[in-house]
Amino acid sequence: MTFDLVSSVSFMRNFALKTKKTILTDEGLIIKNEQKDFEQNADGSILTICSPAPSSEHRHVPEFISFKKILWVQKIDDEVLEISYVVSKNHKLIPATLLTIIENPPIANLDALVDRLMKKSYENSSPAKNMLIIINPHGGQGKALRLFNDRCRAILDAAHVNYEVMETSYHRHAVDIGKNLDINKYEIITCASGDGIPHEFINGLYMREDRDECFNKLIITQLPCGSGNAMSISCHGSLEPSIATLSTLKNKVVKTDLMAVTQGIGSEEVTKLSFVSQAYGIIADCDVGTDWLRFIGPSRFELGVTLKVLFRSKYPCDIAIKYAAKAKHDLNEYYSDHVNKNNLNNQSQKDETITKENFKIKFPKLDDAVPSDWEIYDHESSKNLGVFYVGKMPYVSKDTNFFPAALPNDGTMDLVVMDSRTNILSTACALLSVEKGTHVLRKEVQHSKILAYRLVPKAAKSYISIDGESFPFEPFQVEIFPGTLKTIMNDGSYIPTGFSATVK
Ligand SMILES: Nc1ncnc2c1ncn2[C@@H]1O[C@H](COP(=O)(O)OP(=O)(O)OP(=O)(O)O)[C@@H](O)[C@H]1O
Repeated sequence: MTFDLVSSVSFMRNFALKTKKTILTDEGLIIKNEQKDFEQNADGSILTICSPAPSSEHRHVPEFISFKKILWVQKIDDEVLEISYVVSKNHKLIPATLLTIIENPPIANLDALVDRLMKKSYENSSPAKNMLIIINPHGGQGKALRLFNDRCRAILDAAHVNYEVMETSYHRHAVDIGKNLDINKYEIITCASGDGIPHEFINGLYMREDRDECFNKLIITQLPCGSGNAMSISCHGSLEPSIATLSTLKNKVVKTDLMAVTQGIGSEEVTKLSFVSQAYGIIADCDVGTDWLRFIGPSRFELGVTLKVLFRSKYPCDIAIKYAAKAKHDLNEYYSDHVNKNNLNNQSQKDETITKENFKIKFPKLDDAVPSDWEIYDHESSKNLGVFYVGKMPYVSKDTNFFPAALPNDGTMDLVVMDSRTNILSTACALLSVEKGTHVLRKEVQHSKILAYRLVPKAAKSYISIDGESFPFEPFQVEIFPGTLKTIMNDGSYIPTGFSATVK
């Protein structure tokens, strides 16, 4: 018997393109499973027996496709719709396509039905956006480009996103991209990188005269393709680029606070923006101070912290702080008040325009005395400082829920301080509980909400790390630029950190 490939493929194509009957519900489409068949991929190809055996999830149309997973709906003829959606495969999302006739259309007109299905699929955002993807090809130890091409591109294509890709070709290139970008061309800037590229891009925008318009217009988000991806873990709740891509398309835009970090005096004064954290002491030393140990991978950080704690490394400095809630019980009260208030205020916050006023430095310069309502940190403690870490996003890296009480736009930063004189066992217990975020509950850990601070390093030579980047080892002062960064967050807030459960 001869095997007729052409007629077999043609048979398969007809078989594959057979439409499925579906039933529309409030949550999505129930697929009527009359018989098992094959489906069409997002690129238009058909899965056939000639292809390598597809996985069972991919081969079969699911029983239900929720609106959350639908990327695009279009009319094929007077009866049939084509639905593009994502399916999960090995903890990743991949696009797939289905032809369908909806058995219970709420409206007879198919164009109106398409419109309604698209609105349901994009309840919190708008479809087919104009997007700039900035890829650091060196990010994630050189994996960023491949991750973007393999995990994100097909989803963006299936969702009809109009995107342009720009690869960074030198260190700090993203600063120049931000400085020179035609902001009218894009709605979303997506950094397929670590936290370094959004940090640079945001700072490029900040250097412009029209910074208020830039931050008003552009939404900035991250596809986790680097080694430090705090923005994606905290906002999309995932380190998987395909999941972050879906989140970028579907989730709510939230305005979050930026932190303004000033160094230098007089003509040397420079203010830069920070969106994740500032560190001095053990964390900075092990983050940017162990760059030479990069070859041993992410464990360089853990190794560094262990050694510094064992040797009771201390990082003297002078600190002055303007507190919003200093003690743990004040912070808990502040947190629950704010979470309740924020639920009511989300809509009004969304509509507020970012103006030049939002970017105004409010506090005295570094060579001026600190205001009288700032508190000078106890000298004995600041002489023996171990960890000084200030953050705006809860997860600073995978499994590191360092700032579990961080809130996107409460106008404060979260401060965590540890004293090098704390006994080693307590320090080790505190650091071991960072994954769950319960370190902040321990009595030997200071955890406060702050509005501004000044830190003058007194150590002979060490590091200052801002968003994971090394900054000049000199005094710095930080305050908040409230609600200045538009980004995308799951359910309109940071992912749950477990902190609310600890607040009585
Ligand atoms: N083409 C390039 N050549 C050299 N450096 C680059 C290039 N593109 C970007 N960079 C730099 O790479 C650094 C890290 O970027 P990013 O955060 O995206 O990656 P990452 O994998 O998280 O890196 P890291 O582990 O170094 O923090 C930034 O300082 C950026 O300026």
